[in-house]
Amino acid sequence: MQQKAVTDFSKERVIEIKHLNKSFGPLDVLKQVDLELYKGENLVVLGKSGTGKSVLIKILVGLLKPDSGSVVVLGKKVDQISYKELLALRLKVGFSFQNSALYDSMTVRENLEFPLVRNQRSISKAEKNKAVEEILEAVGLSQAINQMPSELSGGQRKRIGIARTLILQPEIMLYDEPTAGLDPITCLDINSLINEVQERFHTSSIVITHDLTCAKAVGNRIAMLLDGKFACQGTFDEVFGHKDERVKAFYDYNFIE
Ligand SMILES: Nc1ncnc2c1ncn2[C@@H]1O[C@H](COP(=O)(O)OP(=O)(O)OP(=O)(O)O)[C@@H](O)[C@H]1O
Repeated sequence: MQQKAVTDFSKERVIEIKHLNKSFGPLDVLKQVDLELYKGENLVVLGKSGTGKSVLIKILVGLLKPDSGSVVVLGKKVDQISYKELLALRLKVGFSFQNSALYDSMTVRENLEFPLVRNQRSISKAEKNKAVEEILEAVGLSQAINQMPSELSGGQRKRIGIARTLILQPEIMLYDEPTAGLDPITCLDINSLINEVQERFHTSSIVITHDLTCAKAVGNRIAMLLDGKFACQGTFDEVFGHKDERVKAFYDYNFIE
């Protein structure tokens, strides 16, 4: 299986986290976390269950407040902006949920129209049709336009979920466990889609996963969260060539080629 090419991205930071701390009562989840996302890259965040990956994502989109530290997304300090500014920022940061979060009672077309109508009230029918058709073509599911989510496979639902996030043309994509619950062949398909989205839409992405095959295929850079900190960051080979025993153990436990 091929490792993602290492590309020299512009050093423009679309996300910059410095000395971030977050605790819940006595539980210190994130401890002095530093992390950057560069424009155009796919950054994979790895970590065992319960290490704080979701907490980190929630802080990035302003759903949780950091206890201390600085979190800057697209030039805005997320914990210091007004609610109106936060809503505007969230439109630029697409979040693709683990369970695809499709509305079961709506067709694929209606599912895709929903974020458009909610966020762009004056959008015309022709503009809606064009956006839906374009995004379905981008995820390779033009034929599914009138189907119900229940008629789609898990991989197809995942694609529509990603399309629903992409339709608002976000600058940053956050993928939460994009390959969870899928068979190995469909996982490869989703990995390819994540790479296609990066190339076609020039998005910068954070991919949260336990799946090392996915990490290797899509990550220009990998960051491994261990005991509340990023223990190591780098290419797949750099991270897994690391001497830290905890990193080796994660690899041995999770990697299936
Ligand atoms: N709102 C909250 N209140 C209290 N504790 C919380 C809250 N949110 C998360 N936690 C705790 O923070 C820790 C990290 O949770 P988080 O959901 O970020 O883990 P994760 O790395 O995303 O795990 P998984 O891979 O299983 O999704 C857990 O111990 C969790 O119980």
